[in-house]
Amino acid sequence: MVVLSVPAEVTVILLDIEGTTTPISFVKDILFPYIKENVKEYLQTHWEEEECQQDVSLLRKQAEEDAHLEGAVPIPAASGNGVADMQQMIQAVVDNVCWQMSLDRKTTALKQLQGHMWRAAFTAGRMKAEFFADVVPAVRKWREAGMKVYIYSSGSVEAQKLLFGHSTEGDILELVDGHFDTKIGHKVESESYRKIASSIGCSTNNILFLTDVTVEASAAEEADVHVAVVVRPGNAGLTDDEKTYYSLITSFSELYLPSST
Ligand SMILES: CSCCC(=O)C(=O)COP(=O)(O)O
Ligand SMILES: [Mg+2]
Repeated sequence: MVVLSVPAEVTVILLDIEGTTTPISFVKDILFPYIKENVKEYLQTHWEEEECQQDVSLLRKQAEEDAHLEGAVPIPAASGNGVADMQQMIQAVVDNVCWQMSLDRKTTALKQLQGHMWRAAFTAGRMKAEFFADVVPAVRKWREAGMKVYIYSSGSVEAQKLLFGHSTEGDILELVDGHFDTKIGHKVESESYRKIASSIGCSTNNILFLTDVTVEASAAEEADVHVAVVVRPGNAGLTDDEKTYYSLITSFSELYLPSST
């Protein structure tokens, strides 16, 4: 088995979700279709609620920023024209969400709404999050060895907690010391990793970030974070240069902690 030695200065392991802890197929074939199939009904049911209105406001603000993009879908403000007005706005939000999802956008606005929509499915037991078999045993071992384990995903913190709280492995939320999402910054920006280190209270070089996406690995590395690229079934392929440049693992069990036995 290939073994990757974790540098002695590392005290925090920061994990991506999609393509790292969890198969991309679970996100693409289960989580995302749930949103597309249910968004209209969800908006119609929850429209009057404060949380839903906040989600719509955030999406509208994002739509204004996206106005220059090809195919962007604007979300009109209420004009006070009753039910017809509401149905028109709901349709615009549905079209905007579907447009953003067709591009796999990682905007905070989209991720916030998605998290709220998944809540009902997870808490009712209609959905259970999938984790690769090596994830839970490895995380337990790291924590026993004194490592802190944090999550950094584009999925909202609320959605992350739903996944860890309702997984095929049971409720594994207690295995995580904390969560970060795009509210701290985007995963392709190195400043996000500096902010994460500062929020945890450590130096960037105390962190090892595991991700399947090399642009994220590159941004983290620029901030002096240690990185390893995770190669999982269904992940996007890597170029020969990427395969040579990055430390690669295919399972969390390939990480060797000098402090553990
Ligand atoms: C709570 S993760 C749900 C999946 C998701 O919405 C997503 O964007 C995953 O992105 P990641 O940064 O984990 O690759
Ligand atoms: Mg990922």
